[in-house]
Amino acid sequence: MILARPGSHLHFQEGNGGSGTSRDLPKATQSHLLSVCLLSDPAQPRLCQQRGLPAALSGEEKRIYRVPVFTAPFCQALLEELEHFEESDMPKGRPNTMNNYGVLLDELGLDEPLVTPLRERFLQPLMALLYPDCGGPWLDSHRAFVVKYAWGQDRELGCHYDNSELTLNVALGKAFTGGALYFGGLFQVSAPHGARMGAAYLWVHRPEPCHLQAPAALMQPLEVEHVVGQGVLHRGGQLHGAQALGTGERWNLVVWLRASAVRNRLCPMCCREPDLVDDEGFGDGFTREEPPMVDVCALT
Ligand SMILES: O=C(O)CCC(=O)C(=O)O
Ligand SMILES: [Fe+2]
Repeated sequence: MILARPGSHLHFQEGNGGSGTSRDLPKATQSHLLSVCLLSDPAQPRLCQQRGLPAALSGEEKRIYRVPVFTAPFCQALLEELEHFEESDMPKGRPNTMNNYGVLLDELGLDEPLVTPLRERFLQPLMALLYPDCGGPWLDSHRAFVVKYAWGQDRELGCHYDNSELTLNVALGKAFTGGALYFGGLFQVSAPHGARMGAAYLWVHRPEPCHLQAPAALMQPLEVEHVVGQGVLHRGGQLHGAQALGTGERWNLVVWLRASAVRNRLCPMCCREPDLVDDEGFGDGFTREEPPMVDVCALT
């Protein structure tokens, strides 16, 4: 699936469980590839659940899942690449308004070769099955970044919701203690127009992810430990944060997955129909929807 070549070019390589490339992968990853193939088949959802992938981390209401994503050698190679980039004098932006340390995958040049195929070939079928009501079937862009926690840098992350319809968070390493993720309830009240597809979110006007002061929805948080190479899937509106790092360094790849079909109607950050300005790349995941074409000839 994903291979790191010496020389540190990282890319996504499609595998189908029967191709030559999959011979090099550890067994667990091969069976995972097969499972993902099954998950992408809408006729087979029950079979997939019987096979136990991905593992639900919570009861039905939180809908948080764990899923294997990268092999340990790939995580190691990616970490090395991230550190080279960090040490370089290349221009660097912050991953988001909450994290001060980390890397934007776009700036590293890994958005197109790694994250887009990961979204299109791996996450899309899985998310369509797990979150059909939250944009899962319509994911069409992302913002991907690595967050880094270390002593003297960021150590924890306050409770927030993401600027995403759905989120993948993969632990890359290194060795560390603490830093577990915690999840509360869904950030939701009624949407202003009641026209939103999927979950509705709290009515606030904030352009970026919002830190919250100990909301009641966090009374009984679900704690999720990191497992290197494994990803946690959750809805963007699921309140969450990261506990303080104890020792070591923690690096996680976070992919905010976006579905323009959902957010064009109701921005998940401000709960309004968004006012759009043109941007480069994926921007914030919105698209301009052209009015439907009318065939004038057909009217005459
Ligand atoms: O620290 C983490 O792994 C969580 C990061 C996160 O929730 C985010 O960046 O949206
Ligand atoms: Fe987050």
